[in-house]
Amino acid sequence: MLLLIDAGNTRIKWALAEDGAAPGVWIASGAVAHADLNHLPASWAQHGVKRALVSNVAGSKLRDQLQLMIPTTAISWFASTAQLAGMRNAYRNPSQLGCDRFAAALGARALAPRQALIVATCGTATTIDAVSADGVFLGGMILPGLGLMATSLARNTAQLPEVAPGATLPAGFADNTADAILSGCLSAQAGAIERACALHGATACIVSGGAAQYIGPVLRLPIDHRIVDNIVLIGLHSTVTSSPLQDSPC
Ligand SMILES: Nc1ncnc2c1ncn2[C@@H]1O[C@H](COP(=O)(O)OP(=O)(O)O)[C@@H](O)[C@H]1O
Ligand SMILES: CC(C)(COP(=O)(O)O)[C@@H](O)C(=O)NCCC(=O)O
Ligand SMILES: [K+]
Repeated sequence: MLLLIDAGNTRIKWALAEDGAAPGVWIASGAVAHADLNHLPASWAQHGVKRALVSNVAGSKLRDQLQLMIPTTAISWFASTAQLAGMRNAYRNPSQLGCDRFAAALGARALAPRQALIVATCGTATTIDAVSADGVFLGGMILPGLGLMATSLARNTAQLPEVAPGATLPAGFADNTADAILSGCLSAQAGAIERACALHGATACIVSGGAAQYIGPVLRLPIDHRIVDNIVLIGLHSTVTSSPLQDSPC
């Protein structure tokens, strides 16, 4: 059994895959906030985990905690490299690219091969990256995620409240504070994705991450666009099915 982990700055997402399973075909999966990390070992016990592949962008302390919890010593820490699984990484310093972004790009390409792709991962930060039809990771954008945008307004102003991301956005211009904040933050997120798609001449766009459920429905795009759960885990899984596991620090 293979354990896949996407450790982000807000939550740890994981999935368990049987040997030889196609990318995204999992027998179990879940997500926990950092504060609930201790719940993870119980989810993984009794599954006979033989190896683990981990993307971690949340720092060395979390890496050390995960290392102690993962029920195998065969752990591969995924890293961004100049070339992997048919994708070339055009980041100036390939290892500087967040390994979750590289994994998400690989996942998007596995789901939509030979497309000019935009992959947006809407988590703590929102990352919006471009992959060419011939498999070059071109680079992208990093902006505060939806939750961070809303929280920063509430924390740094006297009169603005914290708004719940799940609230329904009314059509047209907002006539009250909560809707105006929601409209502004969602428009910033969706606008950046739409702008990236136009800049790249994208033929497909994949939106993932904890806030995708709010941002995805707001997008106005003339191309194939879809919300995909756990694109980082799909990308990690795709590297195992197409090439041997890499073992290098993230
Ligand atoms: N149940 C949830 N718990 C935490 N964040 C959530 C949840 N549902 C949606 N979100 C939104 O998703 C974001 C976290 O998404 P996630 O993809 O897990 O981020 P990361 O990869 O940075 O850990 C939060 O900032 C918040 O806006
Ligand atoms: C941009 C990120 C913070 C996103 O992290 P997340 O929101 O998924 O927790 C992460 O990919 C990262 O730390 N990247 C390193 C810098 C870069 O990609 O250029
Ligand atoms: K992200």
